[in-house]
Amino acid sequence: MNHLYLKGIEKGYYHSDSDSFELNIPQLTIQEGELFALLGPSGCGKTTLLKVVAGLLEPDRGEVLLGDQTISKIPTEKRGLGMVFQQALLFPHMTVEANVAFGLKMKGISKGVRLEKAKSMLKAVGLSGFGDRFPAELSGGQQQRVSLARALVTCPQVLLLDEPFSSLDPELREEMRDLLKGLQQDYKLTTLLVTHDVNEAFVLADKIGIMKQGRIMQIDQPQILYENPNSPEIALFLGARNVIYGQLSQGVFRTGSFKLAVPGKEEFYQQSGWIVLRSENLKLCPVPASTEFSQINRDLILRGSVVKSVFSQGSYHVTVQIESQSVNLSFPADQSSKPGLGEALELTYDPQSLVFIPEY
Ligand SMILES: Nc1ncnc2c1ncn2[C@@H]1O[C@H](COP(=O)(O)OP(=O)(O)OP(=O)(O)O)[C@@H](O)[C@H]1O
Repeated sequence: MNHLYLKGIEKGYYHSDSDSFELNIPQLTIQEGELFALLGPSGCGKTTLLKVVAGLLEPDRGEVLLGDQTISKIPTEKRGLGMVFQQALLFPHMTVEANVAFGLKMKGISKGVRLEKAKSMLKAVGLSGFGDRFPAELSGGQQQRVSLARALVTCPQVLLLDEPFSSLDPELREEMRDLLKGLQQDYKLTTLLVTHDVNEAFVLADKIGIMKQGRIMQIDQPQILYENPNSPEIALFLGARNVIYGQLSQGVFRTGSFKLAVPGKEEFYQQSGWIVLRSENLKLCPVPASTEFSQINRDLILRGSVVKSVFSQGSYHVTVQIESQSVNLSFPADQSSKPGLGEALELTYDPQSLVFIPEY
């Protein structure tokens, strides 16, 4: 069993200007073969936690276990880890092949075997024929492939990735994500990825932990997390654009003069909280819904006027003022002409897609 288990990890940085930071992870399990993404904004403590796992930083308290064995006192190079960082950090004076084979050399593996393994790993990352080059003769994306090959060639028990593709351009980033996901699944590698990129976490991870100010706020599979954020901050961080505070009572959500039917949530009585109305779940009613689209439940129609209308990447992004509340939605530009400022719109939504986060 090679699951990674963190128990009672605490690490503090205390500054005289009172801008201190405390990492506090009571427990965290990353299952064998799972890709776990720690996702959070800059400064929330992702790298600090990764360094603790790597043995690059000693925690004030707590233990890191691999399977049933504590590895807290084992030095980094003996922990059986593969690591890939934002920068490739290759040895500039060594060839690509020698860079990849370096970890095997440290393990005392014979030259013939290590060169053979390095060649085959370079092939796995799509760099056959590049072994004799030096790092400076490679593009940034190719250098990151080499660092991935170098991390994998020693058959690590755990792979640690710190924003590995953030310095690459978007197209290359996608290519590298596919490569990583394929290799991680082929080798069934227990993997901890830290990233601030929501899309990256959702594309790659089996499970995501959302971090804020040194703590993990929610852990779930990507879709469950997206559909059930447990706080308004998480809903906003994951891209929801309408997170509205108000009161839910007997199936109706109210804030100011804005009213929203929330069928199926009649159990709440005068409960304060946040409704998450995702912009992609709001739709335009094609013609006055009240007349021609009587099949649409009239309770699910919202009427308002356009206060902002922008075209970007094939879609219109529109803000509609509905009573006291402004609401954002996006829809493909080929569905309608661009809504003009002041134009009256009728919108509808799928009540199943609404999320209510009670305030306790
Ligand atoms: N060696 C250090 N000494 C003092 N404070 C530190 C040290 N390293 C990190 N910090 C502080 O700890 C907090 C967490 O830093 P960390 O690098 O873990 O965050 P992060 O989530 O990885 O951020 P980013 O995404 O920007 O890399 C920050 O407030 C940072 O300023």
